[in-house]
Amino acid sequence: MKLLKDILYRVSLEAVVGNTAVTVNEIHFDSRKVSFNDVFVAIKGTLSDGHRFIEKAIEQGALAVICEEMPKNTVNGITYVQVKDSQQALAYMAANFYDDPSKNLKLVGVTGTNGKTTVASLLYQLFTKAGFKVGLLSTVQIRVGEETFKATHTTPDSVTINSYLKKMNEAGVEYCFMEVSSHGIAQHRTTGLHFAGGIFTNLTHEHLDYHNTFAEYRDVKKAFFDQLPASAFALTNADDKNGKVMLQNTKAKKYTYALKSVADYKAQILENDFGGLLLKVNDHEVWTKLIGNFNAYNVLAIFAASELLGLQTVESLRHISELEAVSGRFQYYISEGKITAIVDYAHTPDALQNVLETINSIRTKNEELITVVGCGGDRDRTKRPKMGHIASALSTKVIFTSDNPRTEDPDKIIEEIEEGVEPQNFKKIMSVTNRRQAIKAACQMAEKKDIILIAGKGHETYQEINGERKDFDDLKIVTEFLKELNK
Ligand SMILES: CC(=O)N[C@H]1[C@@H](OP(=O)(O)OP(=O)(O)OC[C@H]2O[C@@H](n3ccc(=O)[nH]c3=O)[C@H](O)[C@@H]2O)O[C@H](CO)[C@@H](O)[C@@H]1O[C@H](C)C(=O)N[C@@H](C)C(=O)N[C@H](CCC(=O)O)C(=O)O
Ligand SMILES: Nc1ncnc2c1ncn2[C@@H]1O[C@H](COP(=O)(O)OP(=O)(O)OP(=O)(O)O)[C@@H](O)[C@H]1O
Ligand SMILES: N[C@H](CCC[C@H](N)C(=O)O)C(=O)O
Ligand SMILES: [Mg+2]
Repeated sequence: MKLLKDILYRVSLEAVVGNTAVTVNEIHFDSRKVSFNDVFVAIKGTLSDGHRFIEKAIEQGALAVICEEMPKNTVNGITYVQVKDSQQALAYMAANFYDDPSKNLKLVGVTGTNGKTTVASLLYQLFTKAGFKVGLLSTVQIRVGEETFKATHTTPDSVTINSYLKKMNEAGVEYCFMEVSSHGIAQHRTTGLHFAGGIFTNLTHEHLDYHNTFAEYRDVKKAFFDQLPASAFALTNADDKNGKVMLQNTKAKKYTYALKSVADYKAQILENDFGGLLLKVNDHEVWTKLIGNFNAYNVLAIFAASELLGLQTVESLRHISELEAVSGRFQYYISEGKITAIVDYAHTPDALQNVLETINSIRTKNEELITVVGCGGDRDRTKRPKMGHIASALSTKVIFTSDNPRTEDPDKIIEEIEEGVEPQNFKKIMSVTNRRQAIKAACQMAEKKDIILIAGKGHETYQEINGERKDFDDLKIVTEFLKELNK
């Protein structure tokens, strides 16, 4: 419980009606969750407008309302605070409500199109191995030390973030690594947090449904670095065309990492196969179980970040060689009959291309590469033909199927994917709408030493069709079929 006026610290107020010296219980931005003595923050969203639910929130017991537009009729005894931006206000209020928890630990944000979960999770593992109590906010899971919580978003809303950071404070967590998504930045979910560092992975095609243009998407990511304080570090991938742009206006101390360009942290790939990667990192050789060229970037980023956070080089390298792959990122199962099934969260054109190129660089010519892939519904449609093109050009056989269709017609999504397939690749493709059946078909086609890639859903343990989530686990399903078929 806190005084409303204390929670409003750092929020720029446009108008106030009523008393701000009232004690509030909790902060909510969803009227359905409001109860007695809470404060309701009305947000203009993408689907509806929270201002429509102000009366409802008051009926449920809200004693204060934060809004961008004052309602025509105000209720006596209720406090109304008008602000310019409700999402921004919510973020500051959440931080104040939980006693500014990001100040009490070293918070590092990871942003970019691909690699956020991998980098954040590996840093969590690395710092845990180094003996620290660590927190993690990621797509796959939330962690407070050893305790695990379910994640609903890549970057949760600001109230959720601050509530977990508070838990981390209480548990004595010293470092927290979090993914910072473009939706998160655009919706002020990370506003008001005190970052000790920011890491940029890469920028390619994704979420252009939400951000309209690539430039807008890039600028949203850049805003994260623009807001870092001078005390923080800003670490960027110098091989990415937008790597330097990201740090153009940051006040933070700038550092670069790269495989190809001149950089503060350099790596070279010495060996790359299904066993892992042998890297030369700033003149030290290090072996890692992680597979694929793109993971060389991830490993280099975590090495650089660990140095910038004060770990000793030798210690970091020792721990790096013990790190385990992140769930759903190039996870694989080799059957009795020597068929390799790989499950990977590649759900963007760039990620799919990287994974397929990695497999092709390791695969020998007479082994088939059978790819099972789809695209999510209610998400960026323009990536569909691109992924269709990439999958069919870089695999020997492709089964297009459903990802999470959400509210869309799965067959229409598949048609849009197929539009990207070039005529010379038509003979490689087929479509099986039901994902389970598609995986089964791939298992039936595969023979000894062939490789099956199941892309797009990685760690997800559900499939969402028409708003309903049913249990679904790519790795479990492919493993079961291969066993059942005695392959
Ligand atoms: C498109 C999008 O990002 N939407 C997020 C947004 O909701 P919204 O703006 O659409 O909300 P809305 O439904 O329009 O409602 C507006 C307001 O009215 C309120 N409301 C609504 C109904 C009601 O009865 N009463 C009420 O008060 C809502 O609580 C909300 O505050 O704000 C919500 C609270 O933070 C998020 O949960 C929600 O995420 C949705 C579920 C989602 O699917 N988001 C995905 C796209 C996302 O955020 N993904 C990124 C990862 C992207 C990546 O791959 O990098 C992530 O960080 O997870
Ligand atoms: N550094 C990288 N560069 C390019 N592709 C990568 C990189 N790291 C991982 N990938 C690919 O992208 C997929 C997603 O990786 P990861 O989950 O780490 O990314 P993410 O940024 O967290 O994604 P999301 O936005 O969905 O949370 C992986 O399964 C892999 O195929
Ligand atoms: N964070 C991404 C994940 C996409 C994963 C894919 N399986 C899908 O459902 O589209 C998103 O919400 O767009
Ligand atoms: Mg992620």
